[in-house]
Amino acid sequence: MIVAENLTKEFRVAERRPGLLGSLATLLTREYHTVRAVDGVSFEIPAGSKTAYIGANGAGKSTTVKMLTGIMTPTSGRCLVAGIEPYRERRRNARSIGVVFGQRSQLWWDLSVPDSFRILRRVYDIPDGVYHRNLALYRELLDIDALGTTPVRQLSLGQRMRAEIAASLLHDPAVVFWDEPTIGLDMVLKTAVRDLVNRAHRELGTTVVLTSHDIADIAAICDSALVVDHGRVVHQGSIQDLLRTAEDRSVSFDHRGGPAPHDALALIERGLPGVRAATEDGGRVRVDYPANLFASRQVLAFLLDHFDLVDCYAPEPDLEEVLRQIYGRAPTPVGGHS
Ligand SMILES: Nc1ncnc2c1ncn2[C@@H]1O[C@H](COP(=O)(O)OP(=O)(O)OP(=O)(O)O)[C@@H](O)[C@H]1O
Repeated sequence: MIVAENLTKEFRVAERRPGLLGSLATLLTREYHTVRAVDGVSFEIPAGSKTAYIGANGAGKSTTVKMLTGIMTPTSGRCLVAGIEPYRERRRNARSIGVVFGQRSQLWWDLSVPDSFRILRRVYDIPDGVYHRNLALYRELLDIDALGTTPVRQLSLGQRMRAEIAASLLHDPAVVFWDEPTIGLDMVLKTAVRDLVNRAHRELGTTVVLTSHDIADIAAICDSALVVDHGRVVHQGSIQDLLRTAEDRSVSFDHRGGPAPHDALALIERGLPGVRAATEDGGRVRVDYPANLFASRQVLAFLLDHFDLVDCYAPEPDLEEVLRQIYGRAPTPVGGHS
């Protein structure tokens, strides 16, 4: 279980003045302002869940993950990962977590990947069986042998990310924090990485906290979501609950006979003021309606009353669109902001 209680992180940032004279003045008279990157967030992530930690650029995700992994100390509030306060017991916490930060490396830059793995094996005291089982898996899914003995600093981004992902799982951690883990990976490797973490979750009960702007990663891996905006939690629940917050719904239908296409659209828009109706290929009609104006059953009842329906399709709301709507709204925090 991961718990955050009123977790806050502030940074003191030096004011910078523009231009050369401004730079000199900055050096002489330092003035500071405070950036509140994480603004009193509270949440609970159950053990064994796969949670997407989502938010717009600058929302405070990486800063939160840095506190959860012990890299940063909160300004106030606290967090616990499996009962440990990470920044107080960094070493103990490190044994039970695996970390991927897209922008930072946990590998040794001058060493090859196999050498880095040998060191990690010692650091984490990984039993032989676990080490060899995991290496076999990385050979199969990540083609890890292809990285050869090249020093990490000379690997391409995608090659390095394969090694970072493998390294984060090598010691069978109870929790993995993955921040943008599929940056630089091609589609085949993205799929392999998703399979790998899903397998760890299925077979070992690994808790997954994924920070990603890649909607496909989120959809393929996560069952729940924690959405932050301006440093605050604005949604916590299942991915399905998140999709239910979509402002718009749509339904498409094929019908027999009835009014001409133009009249059909006018009939719908007149009967259900506020919906938009349009024809699609093959005479199919698409109806888009705001969820706050109409319940789905009202729209379907109207369509059943007025058309001889042959078939009907109601696509799931689009996660990307739902997130766009949340990011565009004024923050309405949930989760105990004080
Ligand atoms: N070391 C730092 N010093 C000053 N400000 C910082 C520091 N680290 C982060 N910030 C600021 O804190 C805010 C949150 O940053 P953070 O990196 O946590 O966001 P994020 O949600 O991970 O963003 P992204 O999706 O772009 O990675 C931003 O306004 C950022 O500029």
